[in-house]
Amino acid sequence: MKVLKFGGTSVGSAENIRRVKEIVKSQSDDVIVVVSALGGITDKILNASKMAVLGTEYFNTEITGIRGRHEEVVESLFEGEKKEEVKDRVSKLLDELEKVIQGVSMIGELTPKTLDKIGGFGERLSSLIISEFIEGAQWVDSSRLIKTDSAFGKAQVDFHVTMPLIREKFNGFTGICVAPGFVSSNREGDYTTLGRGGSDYTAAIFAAALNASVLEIWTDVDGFMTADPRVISKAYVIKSLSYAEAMELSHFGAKVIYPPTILPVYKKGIPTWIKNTLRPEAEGTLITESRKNGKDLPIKGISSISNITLMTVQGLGMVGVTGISMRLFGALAKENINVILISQASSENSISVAIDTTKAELAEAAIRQEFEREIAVGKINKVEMESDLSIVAIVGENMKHSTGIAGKLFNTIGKNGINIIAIAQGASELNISWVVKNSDLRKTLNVVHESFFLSENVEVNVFLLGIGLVGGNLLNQIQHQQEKLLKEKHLKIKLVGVANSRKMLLNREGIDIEGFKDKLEHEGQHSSLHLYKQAVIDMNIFNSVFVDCTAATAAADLYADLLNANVSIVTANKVAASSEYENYLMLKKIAKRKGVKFLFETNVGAGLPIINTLNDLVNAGDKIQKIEAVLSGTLNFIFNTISADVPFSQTIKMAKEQGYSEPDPRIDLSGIDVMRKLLILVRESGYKIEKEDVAINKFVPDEFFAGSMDDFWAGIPQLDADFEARRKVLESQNKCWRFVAKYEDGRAEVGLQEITQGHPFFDLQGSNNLVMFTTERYHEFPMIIKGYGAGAAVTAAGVFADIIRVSNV
Ligand SMILES: NC(=O)C1=CN([C@@H]2O[C@H](COP(=O)(O)OP(=O)(O)OC[C@H]3O[C@@H](n4cnc5c(N)ncnc54)[C@H](OP(=O)(O)O)[C@@H]3O)[C@@H](O)[C@H]2O)C=CC1
Ligand SMILES: N[C@@H](CC=O)C(=O)O
Repeated sequence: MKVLKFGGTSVGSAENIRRVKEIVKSQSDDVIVVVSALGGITDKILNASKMAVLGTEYFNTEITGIRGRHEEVVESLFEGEKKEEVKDRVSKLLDELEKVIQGVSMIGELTPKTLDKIGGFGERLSSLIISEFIEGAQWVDSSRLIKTDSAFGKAQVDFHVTMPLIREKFNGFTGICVAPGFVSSNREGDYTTLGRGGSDYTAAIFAAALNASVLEIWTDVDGFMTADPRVISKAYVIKSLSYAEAMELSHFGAKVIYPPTILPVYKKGIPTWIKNTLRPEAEGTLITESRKNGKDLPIKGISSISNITLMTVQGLGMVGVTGISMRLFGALAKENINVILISQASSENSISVAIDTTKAELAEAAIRQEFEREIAVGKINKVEMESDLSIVAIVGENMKHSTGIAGKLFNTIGKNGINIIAIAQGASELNISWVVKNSDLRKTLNVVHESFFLSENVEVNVFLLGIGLVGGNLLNQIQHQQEKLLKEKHLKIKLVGVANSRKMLLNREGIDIEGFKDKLEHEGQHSSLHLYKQAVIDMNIFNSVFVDCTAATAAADLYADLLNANVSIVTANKVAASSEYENYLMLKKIAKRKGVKFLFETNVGAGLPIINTLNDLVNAGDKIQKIEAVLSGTLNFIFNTISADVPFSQTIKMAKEQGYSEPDPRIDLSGIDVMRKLLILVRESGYKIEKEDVAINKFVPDEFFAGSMDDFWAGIPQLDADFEARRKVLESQNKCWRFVAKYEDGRAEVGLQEITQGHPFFDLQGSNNLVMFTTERYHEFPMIIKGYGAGAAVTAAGVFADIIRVSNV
């Protein structure tokens, strides 16, 4: 004997009922088929009743709709005389329903008892239609077999009476039988119901009573998922669960199965399948006694319940006093308030319970009344209610005796800036539950899913600011490399925000990089740095990284807030790392404290691995004694390009066109860019230094930087003749110009130098950079890093590498 249960969607249309028939007919065993009401019908029936009691005539419209849905299904499923016969029986049942609802309207009263009588009509109707549609099937009225107490709305089954009744009814039964789910009756024979979702429970009761070989719950999903797929796109079907795991997951919001369903099948050890009526070929989830976990993962699934309230009762007068908990839970039980989670510190100074928010007021009143005396004398000084919270739970029998699960869990959550408000773990180690704000729920589910399962891929969510030369190149590189990274490194780089100085575009599901400029222009909303920063923080996405590809000081001012919100920073913008030493240090400290990254490798030498190398040297205990470097791609290009044919002013334009210069090339020409870079290198070497400590020997007089950009371009050719005269002399001496940065013994300076042949700087081509680190270990022969030191593509590649570094893959 098998018991199959089909849910509302599975029987929601004529087409689906045909599928149900196919599934039932394909069984080789005798079958009991338990059905829910046609999808949405119970809600409509209850709504009609509520409308009726309120005295609005709208209930007639609802009844007409209910009638129409059933007639339509009958019309499509049956033919000829059979059709008329089924129509007639369905119509009579609907007339009965209509009469009861009209009665409610007339007397203006809707008692729980009446509601239970009305509520079961959907199942009675659907089971009637389906039993007629499956040739040879009998109809059995579950409401006469499942006996309950008189707690209308959510009656408790009296198993002592129910089990023999079912066995007696099915004694010697063969073939197919169709029964309504959800409905039951009390001793007096009045209709009761088993709670919303109760049809699963009906089926489990039948299965247990008859020692069925299997219970199959046919629904509209492929099985239990590792998490809610509407939140976690990477959630997947769990192949097998133990009864306990299924119970925990369903209690904690996984709406695949009605939680009470598990107990009857668990007691009898009946294997229970969750299957998809719309995709019968999908494997589904098998629930059995077995604790074997297919993949041997410690956790099977993540579940959550939102909109809960945490009630905390606190007071020194509670410490060591027996009976406080009993009174607290007793007071809640008296009001029929379900406690979802309990947390008590061993000091016994406070106890927190999570309850449904709709019961919060009632719970507070009950507790204040129960502890009136203790509150009056100050033994209890706080009854605090905190709402807009969610409970998240990880579930898995393999957690038992596995070390490090809680550590990993809370570390991951903390790193993502999610505050844990309360925690509960039973000694069974089957479930760890914790409370977070509703607003942190999505992020919590994502980080936990990613770190424990479950997800094969690590996801990094990029918010880009600045889509000029570097930012634009970066997006192109990501677009071309995305697939390879996913395939080979299991790293998914997702662009979730992009902005320039005017507009921003945000999408937590990801922005297609193709045509991003047009999209930003046409679909983007008006933006400012503040708005963009706030949006990044408010979106509260896990593994977020803010990528700054501007040169704006105001952009660097956002970093502290972003890091504090657990958003990593990757920046090509040199302003922050070369700002006041205290600010630079503070940003590093926040990043460390928050467990996020603050990376700026491209600030010196563009894509060259200079800062990382320096960090490696210092971390390994080396001491930087001297830095000598050519750090400006623009200036090196200028001094390599200037000639009798190409005047000084022309070389500046060329450097800009080639993407070497800063957005404002005066920053390069004034030596400020190189000063910033030297400052950063010295700081990363472990020394405290401020801008004022760096001597700058300028080679372009200050007056050329004073006016507007147009003034600059108009004025700069005045220097061409002088530069050409000096260049000729230099050439005749077999020397060249290099703009050199140097740090030694606490002295830092940048300036133009004449370099003679044989010096490592002499042969430095094009826009190349060269850095020499003289250290305790690299003493006689300094460490040299050399290569392209500017250019959009290499810089973007350096930024890209930093983004990948954030992911730790
Ligand atoms: N080129 C190179 O070789 C290297 C460059 N860098 C650094 O990379 C950064 C970017 O340079 P590059 O790509 O050449 O610059 P671009 O001028 O080409 O692009 C700058 C981008 O930043 C945006 N932007 C500017 N100001 C703001 C603001 N206040 N708010 C929001 N967005 C703003 C611009 O938007 P809009 O168009 O709307 O103004 C534009 O999209 C600079 O900090 C530079 O120092 C670092 C190493 C090497
Ligand atoms: N403008 C800079 C770009 C890299 O930082 C340079 O020319 O080096």
